[in-house]
Amino acid sequence: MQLPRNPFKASLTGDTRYGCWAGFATAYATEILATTGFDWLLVDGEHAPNTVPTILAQLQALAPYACAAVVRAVNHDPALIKQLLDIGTQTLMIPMVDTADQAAQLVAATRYPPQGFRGVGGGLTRATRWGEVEDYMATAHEELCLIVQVESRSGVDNAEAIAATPGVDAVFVGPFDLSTDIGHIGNPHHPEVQAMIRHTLDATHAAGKAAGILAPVEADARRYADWGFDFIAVGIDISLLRQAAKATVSRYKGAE
Ligand SMILES: O=C(O)C(=O)C[C@H](O)[C@@H](O)CO
Repeated sequence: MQLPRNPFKASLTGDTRYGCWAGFATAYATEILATTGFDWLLVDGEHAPNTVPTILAQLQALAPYACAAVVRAVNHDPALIKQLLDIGTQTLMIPMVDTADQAAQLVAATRYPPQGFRGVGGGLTRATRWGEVEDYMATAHEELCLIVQVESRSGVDNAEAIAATPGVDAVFVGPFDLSTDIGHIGNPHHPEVQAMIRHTLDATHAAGKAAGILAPVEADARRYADWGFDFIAVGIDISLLRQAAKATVSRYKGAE
């Protein structure tokens, strides 16, 4: 069989792609989200209680739908990256990337020798469809999409070099970590943070790469779309459930 295509990678330039955080760490909830019309979902292995098996189950749940899976790892560990790729992750997001050297190491973790140092799982892995995909090792990188997160002052200072790193497909701004790192705790609206977000967007586009951001507040998402962000997470499933549940209960019991 042919290597599965990565429609998310193919769609990175063009109209803004709208996504949602998937934080319940269950395939059932993620599958429900996949039926709602979002272009992509972030299966969050950084802050949601996910493990490699729960991420695998969510990839399998998403497979039949026209809703792309973006998998976020908890850290830069090449062993974890290897497992996430082996279960069939094609779009991988890595948090807290501060330098071009780190970005280059992450690229290398996703590539087989001699371009990198990814270990060979071969017929053991879902990525190769247990050995059925022709030329997997020679072609896998073509359908892999590596997104690095810029979410610190150092990351913004190095945004040009990070974005320009060969093999980095996109840069995703983490507005909450960025604002907190520079002393405006949890306040992405501070003008200094907004300027850094815009700088990162411009640096990413100057390198010919796509830029994404999390914006659960609608006014922010619309502003970022106007600025030219290519993919925006406009919701967080856990917040959406809480908002809907609180609104429902308050209609009967009054706001508490
Ligand atoms: O810094 C950010 O913003 C992000 O990277 C997203 C958060 O990690 C996400 O968990 C929302 O709280």
